[in-house]
Amino acid sequence: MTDQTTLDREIASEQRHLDRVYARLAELRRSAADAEREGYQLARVGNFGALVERDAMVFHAAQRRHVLDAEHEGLVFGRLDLRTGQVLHVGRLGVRGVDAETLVVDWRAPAAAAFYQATPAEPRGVVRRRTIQSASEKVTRIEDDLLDPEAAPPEMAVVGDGALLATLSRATGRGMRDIVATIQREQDEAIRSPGNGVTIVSGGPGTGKTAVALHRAAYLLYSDRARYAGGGILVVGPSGVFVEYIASVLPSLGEETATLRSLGSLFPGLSASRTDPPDVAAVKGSLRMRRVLERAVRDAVPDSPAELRLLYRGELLRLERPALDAIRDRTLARGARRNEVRRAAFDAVLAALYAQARTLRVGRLPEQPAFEDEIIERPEFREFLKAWWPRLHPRHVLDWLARPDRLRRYAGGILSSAEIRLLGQAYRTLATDGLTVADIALLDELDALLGKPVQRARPKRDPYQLAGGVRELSTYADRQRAARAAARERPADYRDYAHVVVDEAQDVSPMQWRMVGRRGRLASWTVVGDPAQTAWTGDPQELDRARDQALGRRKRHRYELTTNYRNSAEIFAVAAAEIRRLYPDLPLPDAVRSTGVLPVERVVPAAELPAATVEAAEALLGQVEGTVGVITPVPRRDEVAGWLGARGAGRLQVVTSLQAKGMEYDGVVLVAPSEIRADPGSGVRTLYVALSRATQRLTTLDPVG
Ligand SMILES: Nc1ncnc2c1ncn2[C@@H]1O[C@H](COP(=O)(O)OP(=O)(O)OP(=O)(O)O)[C@@H](O)[C@H]1O
Repeated sequence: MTDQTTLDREIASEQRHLDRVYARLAELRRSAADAEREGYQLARVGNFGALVERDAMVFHAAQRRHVLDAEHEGLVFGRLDLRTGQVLHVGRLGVRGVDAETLVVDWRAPAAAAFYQATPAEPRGVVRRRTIQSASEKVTRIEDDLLDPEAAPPEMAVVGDGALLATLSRATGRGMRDIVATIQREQDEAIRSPGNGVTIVSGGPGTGKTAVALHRAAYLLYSDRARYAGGGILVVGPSGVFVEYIASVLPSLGEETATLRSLGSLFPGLSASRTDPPDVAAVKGSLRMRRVLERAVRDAVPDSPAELRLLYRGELLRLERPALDAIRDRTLARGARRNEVRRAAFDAVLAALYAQARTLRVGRLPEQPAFEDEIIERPEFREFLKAWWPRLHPRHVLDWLARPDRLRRYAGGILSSAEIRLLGQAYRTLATDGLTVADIALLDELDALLGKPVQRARPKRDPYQLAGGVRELSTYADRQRAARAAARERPADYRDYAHVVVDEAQDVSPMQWRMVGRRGRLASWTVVGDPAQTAWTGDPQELDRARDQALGRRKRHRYELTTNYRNSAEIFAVAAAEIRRLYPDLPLPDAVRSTGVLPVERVVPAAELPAATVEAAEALLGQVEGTVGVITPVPRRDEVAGWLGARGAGRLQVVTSLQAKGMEYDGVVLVAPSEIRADPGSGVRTLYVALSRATQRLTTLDPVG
């Protein structure tokens, strides 16, 4: 126990430092405004020297503005007292004083690494580590860890009982929080993993994989901004609900340039949130679908003209279906992409017509080029071409799979007849129900197979190039601005990301790995996931193959996280018992926080399930401060949402067991867990995910009868 006087004294001492930091920020704010004004005046002088000087001034002004614009709240959150007697304050950004002395070290700087990595067993020169909480420029709380008692001077105070537990007990908000003040050592090692190659982070539920992935993105942007902000960082998550949940973490760390996408929204202009049942998802996600789609893109367009008939100088020129099919097959030989070879197909038709005209000895037949010019002008010929070889959007070809005869032709000998039946049933309602998440990867594949219509190439714009063509500016501030502009200006189907982060990687199907891989051919990668949570029921080896292909031969750096920070120990015990049914020996993380509150497991008559769900949700809304998630089997979501109506005023969310991936709530009502478990392929693993979403309270409601 720390006595109040010591605590007050220590808080007052930190407050003095905080006051200095914020006073310095206010000063910087004033001088930034002045410098910018002067900078622009210099620019009016217009000679080269003045421009260089302006460059320097605007650089400083913008750099300061960057500091000032970034998260003001909780700016300083840590302090290290080193063996050498030196004191370092760690914060969201680096701040220097008037004499260039360090007031705050950026959390991503090498000097700050000890804040996260020092332990009593390996103190790394740190005697005391202090975590500082503040609100509106006032220190509210401090928590110390004494790491090297022998080196501590007698007057050194140690207060609080650990920042981590204090943080973990806070209520969950709608969005995920950054964990910058309490990153743990094993997490920090993964965050600071080398920028090259592939960093693979695995660990059980709640071990901070998502948090690590996002802080790593912020770390990379800090360590090599030109590369990562310029090329871009893509963060891929499983669902729209999840992407919304994590969207605020990077901005809270002062980083706005990363692109966040769900697997259902990676294809430009389309978006899907509906999920397929696991057996259908296994077919749509299999690499064999590539071969099915290859056949589809070579097929004739439905209802395309059966023949071409043209009256030319009194003779009927005629190409019948077999001739047209032969031209199509020839044009599409050797991997030619349909939308890119339209011109070649048209030329082949014209050549065939000319050959026929010669055979028929058409009178006064001109040379071939003149003949072709004449035919091309004919409206009926143009109509024919449009109908026979239209420019195809991937969606057109996907729709062809909804025709049973076509599906059988494309998939015969590649998929089993049971799989073809499944796919046929799934696509029967494509027109009315719309796309599913798994379809998006198929559309991306079709896009690659069809190719883009040939267009005149436009030269790429260099984001650092000024309007006048001079590559003049290369300061930090300009690069920062240029990177933001580049992020805004990236085309919708941008693919040259410098880094790709894949979260919940265990649920990325082989076909989805191909889609994600296309966006990171030049990238380094961070891949985080937990195989025990996968909903994938297809061939596991195929999955490994597809992932390895997407990640290429880049060097792998592997990290394992072992502590569950989300669930209370009582809740995780229930989830752990579930996964043990399937994997009795699976190493599971330790849940560090015990609340003494046991999960409630209720069995209710089916007819009472709606009332019981409403009652349980209302009870949890009263018991926890933060969010409540109601997790349902996939087919029940809308029904359950109907029972709950508008309850919860923004604190309550109804999600399916698949949408619950990666999510976190203070309280969870899990509806009909046995129905989730009943899926023979991935039921237990999906239920394990659902059971491990709650931080404080869990109620399961199983209907009977
Ligand atoms: N070092 C930490 N300090 C404070 N909170 C932490 C820390 N590490 C993780 N957390 C919190 O624990 C919770 C779980 O983290 P996260 O969602 O990143 O885990 P995960 O491994 O991705 O989980 P899952 O696999 O179950 O989706 C989050 O609320 C996160 O903020």
